[in-house]
Amino acid sequence: NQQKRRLLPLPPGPRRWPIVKNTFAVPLTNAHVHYQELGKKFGSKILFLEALGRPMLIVNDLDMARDLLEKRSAFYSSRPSMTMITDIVKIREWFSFMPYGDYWRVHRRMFQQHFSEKHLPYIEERAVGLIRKGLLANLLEFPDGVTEIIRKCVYSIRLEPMGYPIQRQNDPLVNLAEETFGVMSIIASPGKYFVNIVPALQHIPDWMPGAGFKEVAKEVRRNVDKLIAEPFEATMQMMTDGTAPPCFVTETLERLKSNKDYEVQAVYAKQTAAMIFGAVSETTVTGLKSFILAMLTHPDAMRKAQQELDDVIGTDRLVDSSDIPHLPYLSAIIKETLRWNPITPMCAPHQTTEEDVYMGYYIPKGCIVFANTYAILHDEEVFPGPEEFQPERFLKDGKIRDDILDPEFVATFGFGRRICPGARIARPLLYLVAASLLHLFDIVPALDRDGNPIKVIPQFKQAAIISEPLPFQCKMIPRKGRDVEGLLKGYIGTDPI
Ligand code: HEM
Repeated sequence: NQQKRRLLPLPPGPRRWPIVKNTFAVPLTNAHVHYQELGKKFGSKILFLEALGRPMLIVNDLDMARDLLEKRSAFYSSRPSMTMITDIVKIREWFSFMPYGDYWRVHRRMFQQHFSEKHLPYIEERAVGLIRKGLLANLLEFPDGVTEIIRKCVYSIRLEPMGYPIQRQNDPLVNLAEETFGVMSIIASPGKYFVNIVPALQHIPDWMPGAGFKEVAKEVRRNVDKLIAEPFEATMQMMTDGTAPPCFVTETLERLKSNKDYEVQAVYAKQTAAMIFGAVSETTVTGLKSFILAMLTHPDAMRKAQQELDDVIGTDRLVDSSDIPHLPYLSAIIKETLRWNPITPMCAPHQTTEEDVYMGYYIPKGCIVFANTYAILHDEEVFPGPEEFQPERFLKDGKIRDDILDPEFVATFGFGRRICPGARIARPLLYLVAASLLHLFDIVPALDRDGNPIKVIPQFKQAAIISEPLPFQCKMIPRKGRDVEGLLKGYIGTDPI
């Protein structure tokens, strides 16, 4: 049977070149667009490539991605090693990079227990507080710095599971987290370091030209160790002193305390806590940056959302999480933002742990599988004019359509057993930040030296992992007809958030 399988053809894809073995079939940037076009060229939504001996499957279609990554998730749920991250910086503590198996499972379960439906209202309530103090109040003071302030606020929200008190501005740990995870998302991209494409380079001596990546790796490792240890130890100390607020760490350790293997579980809890605030903050920040860019360049959509917010909330109180279900136009904007610029356009790589046969094609064991989220959410047949930002495509008679693919729940957060376990918190966070911003502020163009508005054309970094808007300038102006300072009065100050 096995022999018969191996005689089957591989899925369509570029011809293999005997010497370079398709090294150059793997583009360093904009891979999602490249593979969408390659799919059209081969007339196939599933493509097979081999780059330096690593088999790779690209899936440009939603149903196929579900068939493989969901229905066959028992053997499509591992992760490949990513040389710089897993072998050189040696990040083995975070389950997002772990191969499929029990070690991954125990970490993921711990994470999911905290982000369960039961805890969600508490997490949202804390997020509302952090948004008011860390985002809205800071914007009053620094109207030009919205993207930076958002980044700091999101990082603060991520540190929250530690129960760690966060300074409103310049918190040293938030700064360190921001710097370290920013660098990590760069070093994980194939394009930045050649060693990600030619893993054998990791063995070159430190003194050799081109070995600079090793220094970067050492620095990242030092910072990661600090980020894992410091907030956790601070929380443990607060627990001893009886001053720790309820948080992931206290709640998990409390639940585990009668376990026989408590010591081991406590190490897992420490690693999982660092995972929560760490690895994925850039995704949420990027989603919010895309939202701001979309509002800046589509003022009509912004005004409609503001009108809806005024109708539902009025002008004399702040946005609350209970308002969110009553904002269909804002919901359409969030969905369109996630579709317009998919945050992780190639999802995250899965890896097969068994060989398989799909649609008559042979899929080898150890094959790296990329679901092309961009191709799925930019499919012209489902979303005509896919490059246009059109929230209305999700609406019918003022309500959200239920007959169209919903990027909030499909593809954006991945597939199967590896699907983003943070989506439950990421979604309300996007809504709460977006609604809070538009309710109080107009997002308008910044002015140049001569006082003319700076025109912004939406463009995105040609990244391989996260698709981030290119830097742009804008200004947040308190909206007319409401006392923004008065509404935020109780949240302005210098105490930790
Ligand atoms: C808009 C924001 C976010 C987006 C677009 C996003 C997207 C993704 C995607 C595409 C994956 C890979 C899924 C797969 O392999 O099929 C992933 C994994 C993951 N995400 Fe998110 N994510 C976001 C926010 C978050 C947040 C806020 C958290 C934590 C609180 C989080 C935690 C994780 C973890 C731990 C994994 C690894 C799961 C595993 O390997 O088992 N994410 N995310």
